Amino acid sequence: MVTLDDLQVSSLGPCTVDSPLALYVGGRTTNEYYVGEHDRILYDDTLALIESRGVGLENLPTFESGGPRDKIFFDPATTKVGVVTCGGLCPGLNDVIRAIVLELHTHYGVRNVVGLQHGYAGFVPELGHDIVPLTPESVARINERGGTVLGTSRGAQDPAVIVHRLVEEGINVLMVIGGDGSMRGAHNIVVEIERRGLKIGVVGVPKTIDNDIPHIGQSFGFSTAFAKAAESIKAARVEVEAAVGGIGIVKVMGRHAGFIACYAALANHDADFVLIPEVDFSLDGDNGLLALLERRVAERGSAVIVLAEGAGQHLIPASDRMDPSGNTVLGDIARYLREQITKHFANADQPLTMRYFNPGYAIRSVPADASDSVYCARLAQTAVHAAMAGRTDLVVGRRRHRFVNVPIPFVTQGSHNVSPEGDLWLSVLESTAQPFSIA
Ligand SMILES: Nc1ncnc2c1ncn2[C@@H]1O[C@H](COP(=O)(O)OP(=O)(O)O)[C@@H](O)[C@H]1O
Ligand SMILES: O=P(O)(O)OC[C@H]1O[C@](O)(COP(=O)(O)O)[C@@H](O)[C@@H]1O
Ligand SMILES: [Mg+2]
Repeated sequence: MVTLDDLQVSSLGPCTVDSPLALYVGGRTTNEYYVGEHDRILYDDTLALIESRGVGLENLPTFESGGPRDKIFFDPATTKVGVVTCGGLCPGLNDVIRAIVLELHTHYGVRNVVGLQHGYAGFVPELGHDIVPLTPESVARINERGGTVLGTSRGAQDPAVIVHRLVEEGINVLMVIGGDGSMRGAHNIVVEIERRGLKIGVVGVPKTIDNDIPHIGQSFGFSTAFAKAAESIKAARVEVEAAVGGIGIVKVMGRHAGFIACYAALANHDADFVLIPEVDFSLDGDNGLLALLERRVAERGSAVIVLAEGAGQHLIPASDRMDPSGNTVLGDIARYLREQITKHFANADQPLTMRYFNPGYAIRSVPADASDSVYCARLAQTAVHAAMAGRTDLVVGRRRHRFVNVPIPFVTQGSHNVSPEGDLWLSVLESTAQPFSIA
């Protein structure tokens, strides 16, 4: 069970430098739209949850509020900040890079900001990636492009090598823009920094289209990605409606979390079945997927399945392959489903027109939409505030509209998934009218 201790953010030391941001918010206290720096944000948000803790107010689990402090730890004139993007692409990476640079430069007066290229590999001299200066001029308009101007990579690098490079380059703060794996890597860097008794801060910004990072509310880029995926669902619906016995399968990314599938399906309110890694399903039997599909096509003329790539892995041979970061390479559930559906409809002597859509990388290589761009900029600002205040080993997030600083070890001890008992999955069941259990 989460405790207040789990949510305490580490700090490099006392803040003694006047913050330039004090001009804007100095001494400001909490109001409906702002959380003062000495206030904390509740982990729980219902009476029943709070009551069930059985502890007094001061011991309730609470988050540190994100945002500027009156005093900061680092002297902007002598501070050097490094920025790195790691893991899979995600809409908004360039927005975050740009917003970090602008916030540091314009508001804190930090002139020395550099980018490491191609993820953690950028720290390894033998791999030959240059460290590049990041200035307001060099990041101008990068937010209009998808991808990351810094490049990215998967694959482990030695934290000792990374910290050696940080010291060699005189970097005081490392901003890690990445997902769950990157945050695990960031924590290892913190451990090495502490082992060496250094005062280098490490601050994360939560990136991933999968939205599988727990406790941070939502990762940036997720909303753009599912909106893009929703376009394929719309196209699938058009295709299958024009066909005889039309069945469309739209496979979307989402290794272990079905958020993209759920939200993209809800965005259309038009899918017949949503299959996600968190909810097992069967193909056979009267209430299995094949019989349900046959009935749905008979009733409606066509059907669209939104399939998360990690769904139904129990139906196909387990994969023992890993990507360079240690993520499991999944089996091809879409191909298996296509084969099984084709066989079933042939055996039942029913007409079938199969349409398969795989938007794949197209949903994560696009620029952020306006809403995600706003979110990216605000997360980046929050991350810079935390970094300048000497906070470390944390990732920023936005829970129930409040920006928070969340300890990385708290985030990496679990994962964020669609709960079969939650209201999101209930909405999906309501929208698709698929049965509670396909078995
Ligand atoms: N358990 C881990 N410990 C240390 N580093 C990790 C761990 N998992 C991933 N990383 C590193 O973090 C980087 C990004 O991880 P990856 O899983 O590819 O993407 P993401 O951060 O988006 O989940 C890679 O360089 C990877 O080696
Ligand atoms: O980029 P790769 O190595 O092809 O991996 C694809 C995977 O990356 C993801 O986009 C998630 O990546 P991250 O964990 O790096 O955010 C998954 O949705 C997808 O399964
Ligand atoms: Mg990941």
